[in-house]
This record gives sequence, C-alpha cells and structure tokens, in this order.
Amino acid sequence: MLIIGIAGGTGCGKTTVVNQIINELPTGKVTIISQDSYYKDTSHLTYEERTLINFDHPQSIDFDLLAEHLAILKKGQKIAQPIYSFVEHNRTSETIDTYPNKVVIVEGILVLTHPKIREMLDIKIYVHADNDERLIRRLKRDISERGRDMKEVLDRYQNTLKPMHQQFIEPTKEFADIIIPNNQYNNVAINIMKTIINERLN
Ligand SMILES: Nc1ncnc2c1ncn2[C@@H]1O[C@H](COP(=O)(O)OP(=O)(O)O)[C@@H](O)[C@H]1O
Ligand SMILES: Nc1ccn([C@@H]2O[C@H](COP(=O)(O)O)[C@@H](O)[C@H]2O)c(=O)n1
Repeated sequence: MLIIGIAGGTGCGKTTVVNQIINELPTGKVTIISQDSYYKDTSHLTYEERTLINFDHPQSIDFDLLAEHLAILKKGQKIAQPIYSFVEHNRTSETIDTYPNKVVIVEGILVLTHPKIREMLDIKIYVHADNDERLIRRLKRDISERGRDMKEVLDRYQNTLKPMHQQFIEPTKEFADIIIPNNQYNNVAINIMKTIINERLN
C-alpha cells in the first residue's frame, strides 16, 4: 500500500488536487481520507461554543483515531470514516465505510504536523499557494459551500487561520518530499502524481 499525504494551508487547493488526480480513475480505485473527518467529536458543546473552537490548531484533530484507521487500512480492512459537518461544526452521527486500496491519499492542513502520521506516509506533499490567493479562495468557497458569511471568514482568518498557519502549517513544508506550486492550476504536477499512482495501480 502506498500512502500519500497532501498538506498545505486552507484554500491552497488540496481537495482540488486530489480530485484532479483521481478524476480519470475508476471510482473507488484510490482510498481518500480527509483530515476534516477527524475533527474531535464536540457533541458535548453547544453550537455557540463550537463556533469558538480553533479548528486550525493540531489539538482540534483526533490524530489517534486517524493513525488507528490508517493502520487498519494497511492491514487490508475497512474503516468507518466519520462524516463531518462544517455547518454544524461537528461530526455527524453517520460514518462512511472506506475500503483499503493499493493507493491511499490522506489530505488536510495539519497532516504533516503529527510525527506518527508522517511516519506512516510514503510520499509527503505540500501544496503551496500565496496567502492572499488562499484567503480569496477560502472566502468564495466558505460562502458558497460551507454556509459562512464574509465577517465569519475574515474574523476567523485574523484570529486563528493566519497565526495557526504561521505557527503549525507553513513549517511542515520542510517535511515535504514534493512541493506543488498551486497559484495557478498545475497540470504538470498533477500528471506526475498520476504517473506515480498509475504505476502502483497497474
Ligand atoms: N489552482 C487553482 N486556481 C484557482 N482556484 C483554485 C485552484 N485550486 C483550487 N481552487 C479553488 O479554490 C477553492 C479552495 O480549493 P480547495 O481544493 O477546496 O482547497 P483546500 O482543500 O486546500 O482548502 C475551491 O473553490 C477551488 O475550486
Ligand atoms: N467547523 C469547521 C471546521 C474547520 N473549518 C476550517 O476548515 C479548514 C480546513 O479545511 P480546508 O478544506 O480548508 O483545508 C480550516 O482552516 C478550518 O478553519 C471551519 O471553518 N469550520
């Protein structure tokens, strides 16, 4: 099993890169794990309390469960991947059965911050886009897809996104085997990734 980790700041294009990599493959050929699925269960908090969580700090992620799930997939068994709601700021009560494959991709802002997860990754990728570009993308995406308004995104950017990016995310670039520049769509990098993955699948 080849486990590829894809990190990078919010809005850099991780999800888009993953979709570009797998879009020509038959469905289910590559296992996709999103770090967002592993936000800690915060059902004991009210909605108001959940809005105050720092979602860009490594402590917001249940890395133990993520590591356990990767280990189970490595053993060839399926996992029940949690499903996260950005609108509720919480895990839903649903999970999705996720099956092992020859290639597994784990993507998320913080996946390279955790030593145990890094150890489990065969290829570590960091997707880079400039801060202003990421903020513009995040604003547009969170308003259209995640039920946010401009004030929410900008307040969160100033209070947590920017400082957490500088403290925890950007420094993980040094752990990356490959850095993908993604201010523009980077078809060359996508094709290189596709070649690596196809070699494993064939
Ligand atoms: N290279 C790119 N150029 C322009 N827009 C992009 C690019 N990559 C992604 N986007 C857009 O930016 C937004 C955030 O991308 P996404 O893949 O969700 O980022 P991430 O998963 O890193 O937070 C999406 O609306 C996506 O369509
Ligand atoms: N309830 C939540 C949980 C997380 N976020 C933000 O999501 C970002 C990570 O996801 P990307 O797809 O952008 O990589 C992270 O920056 C969190 O601030 C949120 O807004 N609400």
